[in-house]
Amino acid sequence: MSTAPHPTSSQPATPRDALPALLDVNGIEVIYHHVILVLKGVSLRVPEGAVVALLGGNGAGKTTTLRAVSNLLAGERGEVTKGRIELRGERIERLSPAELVHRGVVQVMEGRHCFAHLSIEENLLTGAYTRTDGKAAIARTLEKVYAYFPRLKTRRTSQAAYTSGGEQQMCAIGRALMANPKMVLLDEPSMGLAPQIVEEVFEIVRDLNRKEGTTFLLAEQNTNMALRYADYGYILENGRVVMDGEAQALRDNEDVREFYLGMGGTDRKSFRDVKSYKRRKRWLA
Ligand SMILES: Nc1ncnc2c1ncn2[C@@H]1O[C@H](COP(=O)(O)OP(=O)(O)OP(=O)(O)O)[C@@H](O)[C@H]1O
Repeated sequence: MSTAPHPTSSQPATPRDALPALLDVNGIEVIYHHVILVLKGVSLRVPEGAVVALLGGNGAGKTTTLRAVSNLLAGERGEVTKGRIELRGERIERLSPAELVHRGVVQVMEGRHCFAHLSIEENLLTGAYTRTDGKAAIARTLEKVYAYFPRLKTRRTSQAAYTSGGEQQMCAIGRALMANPKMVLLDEPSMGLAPQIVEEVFEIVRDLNRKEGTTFLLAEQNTNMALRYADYGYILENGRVVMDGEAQALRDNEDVREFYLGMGGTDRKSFRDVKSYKRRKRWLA
């Protein structure tokens, strides 16, 4: 976890473009199995210390974008065929996932992926395996993780398989934090969780961001929740960014309200209908 100072809400806001980019994704194209074109020129920018949401429905390309950043595409027979991805100005497309962890980028994959037969604490400790700063430093991080996730401390000796979905999601995030990341790529943290637990998880993300300065890029279908906690959002449709903006502006946007927040537009129930398609075309124009 970074200890970099982080602006508080009492300080005047710095314009987003003036903040240094931690991550810059520029016009990437991703193809699976040499033929399936999934990302068609995605660009996004994550300033240091921000919480940025990647939004969109099923199959929009959110997970693929995160995989491209953390270099986990090869295992899926996917590759970045165009564009560039930079971390603090350094090209990272050819780095291995382990090298990215060393540079402070860790992904929490969709579906949590805890080691079912290990205890919560053993799961957390696996997240520290790349660290070389010694047992005492790792123990301090573990205590910090427990301070953010008191539920995990209570369940530290429980086998992960017998913990709740919410606890497993917390365990997956806690395990990522054990690597002392600068940036966490969080894939669909709300998936399959009760609303109250989703809220609890997002509150912890906000706390980590504010107190530790950890940067988050989170892929989420739960637009309402994500836009309550993110600073900025990108909406993906069919492998393209169709809209981006400050979270508040997106929450107030008529199209986002209608198609992603389920408010208003009574005659148009889905972004798949004809009128929305025209509107999408306008976004893409
Ligand atoms: N390993 C793969 N091989 C081939 N196609 C894939 C692979 N992974 C994803 N895709 C395809 O890429 C597209 C984008 O998928 P992706 O998982 O990135 O979307 P998503 O926005 O994260 O959706 P979801 O919220 O459903 O996970 C989909 O059409 C999907 O079928």
